[in-house]
Amino acid sequence: MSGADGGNSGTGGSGAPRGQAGAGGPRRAGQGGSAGQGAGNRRRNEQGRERNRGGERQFSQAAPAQRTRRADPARLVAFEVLRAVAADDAYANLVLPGSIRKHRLDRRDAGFATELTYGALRGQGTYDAVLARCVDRPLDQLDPAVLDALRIGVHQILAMRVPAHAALDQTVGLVRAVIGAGPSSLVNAVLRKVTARDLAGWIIEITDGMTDATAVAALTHSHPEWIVRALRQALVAHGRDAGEIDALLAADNAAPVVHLVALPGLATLDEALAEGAEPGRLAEGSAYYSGGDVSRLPGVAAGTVRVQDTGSQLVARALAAVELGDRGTEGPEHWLDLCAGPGGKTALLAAIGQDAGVHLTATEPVPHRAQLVRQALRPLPEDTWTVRVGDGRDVGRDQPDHYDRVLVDAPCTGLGALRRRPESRWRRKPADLVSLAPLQRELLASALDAVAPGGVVAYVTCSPHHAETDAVVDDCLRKREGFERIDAGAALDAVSIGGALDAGHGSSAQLWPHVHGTDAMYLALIRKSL
Ligand SMILES: C[S@@+](CC[C@H](N)C(=O)[O-])C[C@H]1O[C@@H](n2cnc3c(N)ncnc32)[C@H](O)[C@@H]1O
Repeated sequence: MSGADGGNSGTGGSGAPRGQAGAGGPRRAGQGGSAGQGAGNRRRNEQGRERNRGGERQFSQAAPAQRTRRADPARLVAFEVLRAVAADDAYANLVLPGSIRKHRLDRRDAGFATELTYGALRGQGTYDAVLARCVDRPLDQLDPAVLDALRIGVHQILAMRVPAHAALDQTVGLVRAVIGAGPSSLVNAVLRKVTARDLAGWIIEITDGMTDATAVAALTHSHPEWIVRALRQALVAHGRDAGEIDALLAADNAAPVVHLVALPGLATLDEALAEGAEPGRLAEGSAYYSGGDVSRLPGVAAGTVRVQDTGSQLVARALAAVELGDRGTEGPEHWLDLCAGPGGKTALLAAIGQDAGVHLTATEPVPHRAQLVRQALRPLPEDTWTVRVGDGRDVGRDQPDHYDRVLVDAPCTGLGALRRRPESRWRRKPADLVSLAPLQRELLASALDAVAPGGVVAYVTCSPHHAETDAVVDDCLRKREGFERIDAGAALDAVSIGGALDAGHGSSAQLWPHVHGTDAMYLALIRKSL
């Protein structure tokens, strides 16, 4: 687990004498637990973390049935989201904002709920191994709701600066309020066992005697073993050292900073910077923001300042800037975004191209995602773009040799963006690579047909996996003549601040979370010469 999730300080307590938390008999609802409600809330810092006030670890001496009966709203939000993810296949980042609104969390509690939710989801692999040592039966025999509550408790105890007694009392209170008194005793007993070690101690315990490095890395950094193996192979395939795997896995567990982009010609970042954003270090017109609710920033509501990973910004800028071959015409360029939804790169491309009179066409087969693309393009003049609901695989046949620059941001496993999609690592399966492979090849083939002579296709994935990156490009080009690969590493350097990303390998380029602080975006650039 990454230190960015906050290390457990290993101590806890409010500074009050041992046993005081439970003194005075049962608390009434609303009277407040020893932390987390009332005074506990006020101890949360700007990131929503509860501060440990030092002193020795203390637990309430009251029986669970006598303790907090109300669920702390921030923990309730985390629990609701984990339940929706597990029971309804929901996406945490889509459910969380609504749950925060429903429970009217203030900024600090929203930060706490976000860290708790994402941390418990990311850390699930490690936490379940810890829980397996503390529960007297296989975890799959537990009520799934109880297991989710336990994960929430473990994340607070092992990876947040929540005093152990507060984590325990509040998690037991949550279980009592939303599941029942019976399970709350079990949760109390299990979480007490968890407090016996800190995270480092537990990792030594759960990996003790293991000799397989992949299995150890998987448990230590909470990833499925097949993903550890795939990412290690991807590092090597893209010219890096396999020994970087621990740093890469740790980067997946760090709470990612929000990256912003100001659409060129439509906004600047001045006001965001005045609100505490920091200038981006890699891409022009970018910034990093860790001040909470991004929708409060000027420009975000208007859609002229957008949340977008720097890696996505760089690949879009590289396609827009790369030199074309002989087009045989001087007129304005036509650009195509073949897989556009929800429209992040579409908006940036359209904004970059507007001064030069570029017309951008965006294709997306899923109607509600096409609608998101239209929304993303709304700040731009309507005569500069067209959104089509349709299958990108048809465009090459319908409009051969037509577009000057084509982006294929292909549907992929997203193995390069695990830090932003906390549940995704547990959902993805190796079979996804197999099922996506034909679509990726057909979309790139369509783009190669649709690009005009002299024009350039960018093939992009938010995955570094060889099967959906170089293997796709190599397969498609093997069957064709009249195309050349352009040095994608140099093209990224040309649009980056400092110009020394060191992302190139062969003619393709690969960005990495642990090296560049971006999602692991892959870029290949292919020019049509005939
Ligand atoms: C990786 S996402 C694109 C992200 C987008 N470029 C952005 O920056 O916001 C891939 C998109 O491809 C779409 N897609 C899936 N099948 C497609 C097809 N046959 N033709 C075109 N797009 C497709 C998906 O619906 C999804 O919206």
